[in-house]
Amino acid sequence: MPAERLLDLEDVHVHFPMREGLVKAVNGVTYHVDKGEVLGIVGESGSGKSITARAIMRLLPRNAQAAGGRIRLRPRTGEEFELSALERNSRAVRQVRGNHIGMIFQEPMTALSPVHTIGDQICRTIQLHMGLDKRAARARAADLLARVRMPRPQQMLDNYPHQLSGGMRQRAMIALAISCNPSLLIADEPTTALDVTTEAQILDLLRELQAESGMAIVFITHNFGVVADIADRVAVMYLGRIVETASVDDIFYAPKHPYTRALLNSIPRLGVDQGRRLPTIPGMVPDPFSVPAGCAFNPRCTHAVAGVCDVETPPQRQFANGQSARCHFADTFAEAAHA
Ligand SMILES: Nc1ncnc2c1ncn2[C@@H]1O[C@H](COP(=O)(O)OP(=O)(O)OP(=O)(O)O)[C@@H](O)[C@H]1O
Repeated sequence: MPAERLLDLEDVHVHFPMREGLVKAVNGVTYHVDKGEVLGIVGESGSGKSITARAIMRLLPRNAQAAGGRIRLRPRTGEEFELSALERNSRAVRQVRGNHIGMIFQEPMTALSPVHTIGDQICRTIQLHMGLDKRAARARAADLLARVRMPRPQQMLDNYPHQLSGGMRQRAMIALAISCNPSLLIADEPTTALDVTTEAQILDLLRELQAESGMAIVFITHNFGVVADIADRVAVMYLGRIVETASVDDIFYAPKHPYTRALLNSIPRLGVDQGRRLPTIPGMVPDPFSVPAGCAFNPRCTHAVAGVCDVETPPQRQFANGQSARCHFADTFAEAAHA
């Protein structure tokens, strides 16, 4: 791995064997995250964003099959972990999760226990992974609550999650996730359930924490507006595959995959779209049991060419600026964008 590389996924596959057939939820995903970088992962519901994140954490549902590929992590400590080779729930995987990767979710109660105070939960993690004594752990926990901008951090330590508002619970979960100073934070739709004001505050907070600590973030969302706010680079997923990756500027100003363009067209623009029906992407995401032949997006693509797009799987086209797109005609879009 290059020196700046923190996380590397190479041709990762995750399958769900179901009565109706095999669902290839993650179908050859390759992406990387550099140290200190924020990678946004976008795509419609069911595109495989969360299952890919769970594959990194070795937290796949019981009925999932890790069906191939390589996942490597090289945290700030300089060690290298072959995550794809670690057993689910093994001591080694728990150590990586506790020491090097933090995770936050849409629903804070997935991470927080309802029967322990916020302070107990953070202190237990700190004591276990950082070897601090009780007093030092409590001081660090209060410090963490202050860092996530919780008012009266000392008193907050003694609160149970149900005593906090939604936004405050989200902050408590973030404090827990960053308690051991991870090199990577995986954020799976952490602001989706929040109102816009609280969402903006949480995004600000994550940006601040990222800048202070230099941790990298994989930020999963279906919302391009959120991506514009937080990401340095973006990977767009469709039906278990990454179809485009680019810097945040290139994604917005020079998208090369028709799926990315269609997603961008469905974003409301302030002032322009008020009172007008928004374009949505035509067609439905196909049934995961019968993924279309050729390019999986071809039945919904306004640029699809019969005999090509419905027959041949598009190769990944790589551009000089680092952008890549899995589309037979990505070169044409590249020329149009720069004309
Ligand atoms: N426990 C499961 N059993 C069977 N299939 C599953 C399971 N979890 C996920 N899948 C399959 O994997 C696909 C990808 O799911 P995933 O949760 O990664 O999508 P996503 O892009 O994160 O969507 P969302 O934005 O809705 O969370 C789903 O469409 C579904 O077909």
